[in-house]
Amino acid sequence: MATAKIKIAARLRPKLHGELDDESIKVLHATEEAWGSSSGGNGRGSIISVTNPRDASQVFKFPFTSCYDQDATQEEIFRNDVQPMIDIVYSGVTVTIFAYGVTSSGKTHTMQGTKSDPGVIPRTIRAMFDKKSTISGYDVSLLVSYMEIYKDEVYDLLVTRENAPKLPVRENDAGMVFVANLTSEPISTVEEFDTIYNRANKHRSVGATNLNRASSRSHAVLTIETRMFDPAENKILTGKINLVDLAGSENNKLTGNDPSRMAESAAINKSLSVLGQVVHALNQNASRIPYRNSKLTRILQDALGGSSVGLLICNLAPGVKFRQDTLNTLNFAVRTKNVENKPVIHERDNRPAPKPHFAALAIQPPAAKPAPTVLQTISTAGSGTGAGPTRSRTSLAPVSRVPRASITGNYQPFALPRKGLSEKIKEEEVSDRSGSTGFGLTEKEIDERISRAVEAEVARRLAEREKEEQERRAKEQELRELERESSSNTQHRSRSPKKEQTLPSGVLTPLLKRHRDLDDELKSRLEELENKFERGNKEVQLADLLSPVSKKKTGRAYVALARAHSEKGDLQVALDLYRKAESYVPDNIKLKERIIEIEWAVKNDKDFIPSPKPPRKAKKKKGKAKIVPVDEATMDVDEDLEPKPTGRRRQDKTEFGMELTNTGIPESPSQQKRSLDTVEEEAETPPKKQKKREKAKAVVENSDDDDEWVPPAPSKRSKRQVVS
Ligand SMILES: Nc1ncnc2c1ncn2[C@@H]1O[C@H](COP(=O)(O)OP(=O)(O)OP(=O)(O)O)[C@@H](O)[C@H]1O
Repeated sequence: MATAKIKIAARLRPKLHGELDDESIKVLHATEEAWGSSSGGNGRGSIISVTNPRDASQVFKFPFTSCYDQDATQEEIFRNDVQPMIDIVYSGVTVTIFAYGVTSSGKTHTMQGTKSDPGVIPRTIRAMFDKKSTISGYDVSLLVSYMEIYKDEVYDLLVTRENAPKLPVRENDAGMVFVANLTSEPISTVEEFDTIYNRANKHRSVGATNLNRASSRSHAVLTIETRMFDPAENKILTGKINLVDLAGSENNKLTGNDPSRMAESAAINKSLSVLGQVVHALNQNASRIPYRNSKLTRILQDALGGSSVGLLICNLAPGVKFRQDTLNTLNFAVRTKNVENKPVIHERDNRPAPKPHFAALAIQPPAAKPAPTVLQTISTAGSGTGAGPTRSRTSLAPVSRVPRASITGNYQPFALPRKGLSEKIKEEEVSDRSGSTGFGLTEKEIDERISRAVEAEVARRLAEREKEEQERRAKEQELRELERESSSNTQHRSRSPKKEQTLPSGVLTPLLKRHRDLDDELKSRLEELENKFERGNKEVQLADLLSPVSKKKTGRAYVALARAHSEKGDLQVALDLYRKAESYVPDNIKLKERIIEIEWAVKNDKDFIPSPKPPRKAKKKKGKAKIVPVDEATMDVDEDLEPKPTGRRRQDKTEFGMELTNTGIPESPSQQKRSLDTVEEEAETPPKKQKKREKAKAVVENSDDDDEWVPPAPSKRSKRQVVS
C-alpha cells in the first residue's frame, strides 16, 4: 500500500524590532551545484543548525527537505512546498498543511500573510481557481468552511460570533471525523472567497501578549473542498485542503499573560501537548493513539497517521529567548517526519449497481462497504503542472489504522455542505436517496435490513465496550496493587540494614549508592510493570492508564536508572531507559535535551558525563519540619532533569508537548527577571567534564533519516555548507 510521510518545511523568521539575534539558530543551504539547479538550493534539502544551549561546543543539526531562512519570501515557500499539493487535492485526496511553532514565530504571517505580502492561504485559493479553469470534462465546484478551536471547543467562523454555538465533533460509519453543523459555503471566484475569509477572520479569537500584539488564541482550520463531477462516468471526486494555523505554545513568563489569557494559554498548551503525544505514539507504533484527548488532534486525526497528505511548516523565531522553544519545535518536526499516512482517493460512483439474478438475491449477504481506494503513487514533488484529476488507482485493501474514508456515499468531509452544490451533484444526491435500489427491494425491506444491521452493530459495539471497560478496570486495579505493594516494600526496606550488604562495593556511582535500595526496588517494580504489557507499545499504553502522579513517578524511576547506567558508561542502555522515561513524561524539556545529548554521544562514540547533580536542599516549612518519605526521595533522583518550581506554585517554562499548570499568578517584573535569568543560567551551564574532553567543535546530526541531505561539519573556510 502506498504511504506518504508528512513533509516538513522549517522557516526562520527575521528578528523583530527590539529583539536580539545571537545567530545561534542558522539555516544552512545546499549549493546550486549539488542540486544542479539555479534555484540556489534555497528551501530544498537544507538544515537548521542550533547551538546547544547547555554546551556551546555542540551544534545540533536538523535536516529537512525544505528550510527557509530569514530572507525567504512567501512566494518561495508557496512555490516549493504548497503549489505541488494543489494537484493532489484535485486528484481527490485530502491535504493538510499546518503551521506549528512557538507564539510569535510567524505562523499566521506564513499562513495568512498581509495584503501586500500574502501567505499560503490566499495564494492557495488563487492557485486552486487557476487550476479549476484548466480542468475540462468535469463540473467543478469549490466550497469553503472555516472553524476555530478555542479552549478545546469548536466554533464556526463563518457565522457571527453571537450565533456561534459549540459544535460537536463526530465520526461517521466509515470512521471519518467531521464537525457537525459546520457551514460550508460555495465559492465561485477569488473575490468571493476573500470577502468570506476577511469577514470570518474578524470572528477569530486574537489577543495581545507581550510577545505578539495579535496573538492567535485559537487553532484555526480553513478547509477548501473541491467536488468534481464527471458526467461521462457519473462519478464524483472529492478533494480537500485543510490549512491550519495553530496557536503557538506559550511561556507565560514571556507572554505576561493575565489570568484570563492564562486559561486560553492552558488550553493551547494542553492541545499542543496532546499533539506531541499523538506523534510520539505514532512513532512508537502504539496500538492506541490518543487522538480523542483533544479536539485538535481529533480533527487532525486524518492528517496524522490517516489518509491525508501532510505538510508541516515549522516556524522558528531567532535569538536566545526562543532557543529552547526552537529545539522543541524541531524535535517535534523530527518526530513528525516519521509519521506515515496512507492517502486515499475519495471517489463516489453514482452508477446504479447491476441487478443480480433472482437466485443470487436469495442468498445475498448484506452489501459490504466498498473499501477505500488507495492511491498508487502520489507525487508531492511536482511543479503544479499536472493535468486534471488522477485516475490511476489499484489496491482495494482496507487501510489499517485510519482508513477514515469511503468512496461510497458515506463519505463526509469536516463540513456537511448546506448549500450551493452544483446542480448535477444535487441531482445525483437526490436520485441516490429516492431512486431504485438496484436489488428490487422495497423501501420498507431496505429499512428493515438497515435497522437489523444497526441493531446488531450497536449490540456488538456495546459488548466490545463493556469488555474493554472490564479489562481497563482490571489493569488499573492491578497497577494500584502494584503501586501499594511497591511503596510499602520501599518503606520496609529502607528500615532494614540488611540491604546494604547486597551492594557490590565500588561498582555503584555516588548516585547509586545514595539510592541503592531504591534502585533494586525500582528495577523490580518496573520489571513487574513491564511484564504486564506487550513490548513495543507498552510504555505508551501504560502511560495512558496511569494517573499523572504515577506517570511522573515511573518516569523518574526510569530516569534514575538511566542516569545510573550513563554514569557506568552503558550509554546505549541509558539511552533506552531515558526514552522509556519519555513515554511517561513526554513533556519534560530537560529529558528531551538529555536524550539528544546521549544520542549524540552514542552516535559519535563519545563519553557522556552528566552535569553534577545539585545538592539536595532540605525542604523547610514554617513551624514543623517536613519528613520526606523514601518514596518521595526517589523523585528527586534527577532533580536536574526536572527543576522544582520555587516560591509560589507555578510552572515557568512552557514548550510544545508540555502540559501546563497555568494556575499561578503572574510574578512581578523583578521576580520574572530573576527566575528567567536562572532558567537561562541553567540552560547555559555546560557539562564541565565533557567539555574538557570535547575541545574540538562537535556537530550533532540529529536525524535518523539517512536519505536526507546531511552536510559536512561547518568549517570556517566555507561560508555556505556544501553537499559532500
Ligand atoms: N517572515 C516574516 N517576515 C516579517 N515579519 C514576520 C515574519 N514572520 C513573522 N513576522 C512578524 O512577527 C510577528 C509575529 O508573527 P505571527 O503573528 O505570525 O506569529 P504567530 O506564530 O502566528 O504567533 P501566535 O502564535 O501568537 O499567533 C508579526 O508581527 C509578524 O508580522
